[in-house]
Amino acid sequence: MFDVRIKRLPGNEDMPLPVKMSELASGFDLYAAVGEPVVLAPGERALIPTGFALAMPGELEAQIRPRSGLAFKHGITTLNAPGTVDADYRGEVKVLLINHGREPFTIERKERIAQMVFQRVPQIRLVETDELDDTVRGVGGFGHTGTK
Ligand SMILES: O=c1ccn([C@H]2C[C@H](O)[C@@H](COP(=O)(O)OP(=O)(O)OP(=O)(O)O)O2)c(=O)[nH]1
Repeated sequence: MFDVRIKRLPGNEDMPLPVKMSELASGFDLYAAVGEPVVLAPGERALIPTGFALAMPGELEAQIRPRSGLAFKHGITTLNAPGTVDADYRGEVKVLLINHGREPFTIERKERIAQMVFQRVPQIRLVETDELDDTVRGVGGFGHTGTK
């Protein structure tokens, strides 16, 4: 179990915090902290504030993912899916939504617009070398397995 600190940003004291809709849900649903409703025309995108900032342990990241229901019913999804919130980011978490549907879609304050899934990120050091290990995969280039 990790503790992730969350801070409501000024003007968002009324906003619900991200919430797991069931005990074992992977993601915390995120609420739109828009001042006024935002209308997304078909094909349009908008950066939607959530009204909070995070401080998570260095081995974590948060991924901002679409909600399946919004995607299926309205064509609303996250353009940069999954969005990446780095462990050292202290700014407001935002959600980049795009309307792939055929109808305008209105985002109201406190509407659930996306979900946030925390993941462990292994610490990796890239080590440059002239030789890699022998392998039968990938020698044919991108997309090749080396087998038929
Ligand atoms: O859906 C998202 C994606 C990113 N971010 C914030 C947190 C993240 O740590 C920061 C930078 O995101 P990213 O690294 O994806 O963007 P970049 O365009 O590569 O920015 P940078 O120049 O900071 O690397 O923006 C969000 O709030 N929501």
